Amino acid sequence: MEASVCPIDAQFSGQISTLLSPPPLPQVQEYFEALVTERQCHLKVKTDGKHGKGVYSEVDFQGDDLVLRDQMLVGAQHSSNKIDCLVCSFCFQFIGSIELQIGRKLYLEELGVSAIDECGSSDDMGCSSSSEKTCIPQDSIQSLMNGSLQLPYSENFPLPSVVPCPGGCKEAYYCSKSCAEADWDSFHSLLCIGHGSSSPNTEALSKFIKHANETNDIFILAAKVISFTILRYRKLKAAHVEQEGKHDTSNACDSCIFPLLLEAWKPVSMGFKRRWWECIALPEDVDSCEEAEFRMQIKNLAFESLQLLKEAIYDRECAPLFSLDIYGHIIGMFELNNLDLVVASPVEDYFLYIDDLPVSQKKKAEKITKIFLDALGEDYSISCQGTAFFPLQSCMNHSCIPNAKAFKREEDRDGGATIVALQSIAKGEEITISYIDEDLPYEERQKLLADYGFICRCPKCVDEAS
Ligand SMILES: C[S@@+](CC[C@H](N)C(=O)[O-])C[C@H]1O[C@@H](n2cnc3c(N)ncnc32)[C@H](O)[C@@H]1O
Repeated sequence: MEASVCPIDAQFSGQISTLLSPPPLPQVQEYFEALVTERQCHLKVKTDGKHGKGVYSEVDFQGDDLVLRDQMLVGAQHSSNKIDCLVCSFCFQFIGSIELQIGRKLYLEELGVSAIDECGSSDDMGCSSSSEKTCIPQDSIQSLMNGSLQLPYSENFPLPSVVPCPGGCKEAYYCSKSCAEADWDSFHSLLCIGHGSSSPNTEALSKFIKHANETNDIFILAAKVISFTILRYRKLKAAHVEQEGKHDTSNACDSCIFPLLLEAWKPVSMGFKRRWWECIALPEDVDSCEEAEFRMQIKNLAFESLQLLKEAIYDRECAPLFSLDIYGHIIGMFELNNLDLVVASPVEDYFLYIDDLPVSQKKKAEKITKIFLDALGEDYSISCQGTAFFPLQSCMNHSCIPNAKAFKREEDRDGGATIVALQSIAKGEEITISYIDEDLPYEERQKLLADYGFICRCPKCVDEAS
């Protein structure tokens, strides 16, 4: 198979290599100092550790102390998870109501079943006889979704009302107007397929999204990074033109364009490491003698996706962002940092609450709720799941005897990352987390860590290796 050749890589090779060069250390230091101040945490990012960047404590922490609440730079819910829960497309908290969450999931599942089961094994209520789950009449599902059926005690689990996308795409929903605006300004205005989109070609955008959903939804994250950079560039340019006293914001001098693009790209430049097709772990079913072919296929897939994205949101002044080299580095950033986005489902809390009620109340409530719980089956409480890039958490190095861990507390109901201390951590000590299940045997740990491109030599590994 031929390797893809991207004309933009050749045309803008100088600018691309500047964008991909590690930022100067003082700039890195300044960026992370500003971030630490914004997050109001007592941490310091050092750039000279034995594993590159690392996060260090600036105070003494006790076990269970909150070390960091990190906000994501960019994140997305997995496409397949969108059936299971309706969350804010910006902060990822659950929205609507317990009834809407349950009704929507049953409705979408039913649609899926009907689509697969077109050849007629449905009963009178439109339910597939092959489904093992309890079927619910369509009108009950509709009543849940339109709010005319209120489940007992659901008022104890209020969720924010659903705010639709201002661009009218019916794909993105929010918990508030401020989240809708923030998403629009930072990412979505260019990636919206609604009538209000700023994308010059929403048809191409739909094709890009379809391709990502069918191949790898990591491309959606990469598109968000590119959109974020273009929109940041446009804001920086407008501010620059205004500062220069010009009135037409479309007129920045040519020599200003690239420095402004470099500035817009800065938050991303702090995170990327290697190209996706070079760092992706070889799947178990691919033989090592087929490795080169596999990596080339991955590169070609990325090129295919990039061409669709380019057709949809290309901006001449930001042309280097549409190079395959840049695209590969952006995707590699998610591959190597591999930070999960998880938000627990309030539907789980709701059913647990019903289960814990005094017997008589429970019996009464279950007369209404049981049918829905049975229909949802084992998947009744699937959390919101996705991938995100957290700028500070992604500077934390791994240890198999970590002193901190990612842990969502009761109050952490959005997509932010929470790191808590597992033990006392003295001022000046490095904060480490485990990227894997640290209780696995040595060989298995090393195998999983190889996906992150390193061999762990923490005291536990050194001890177990000898
Ligand atoms: C999430 S980043 C952590 C921050 C990273 N040190 C940096 O400079 O950006 C993960 C990468 O850090 C390095 N790393 C993290 N923990 C390590 C360890 N215990 N030993 C060696 N390298 C490690 C590996 O290169 C890994 O792919």
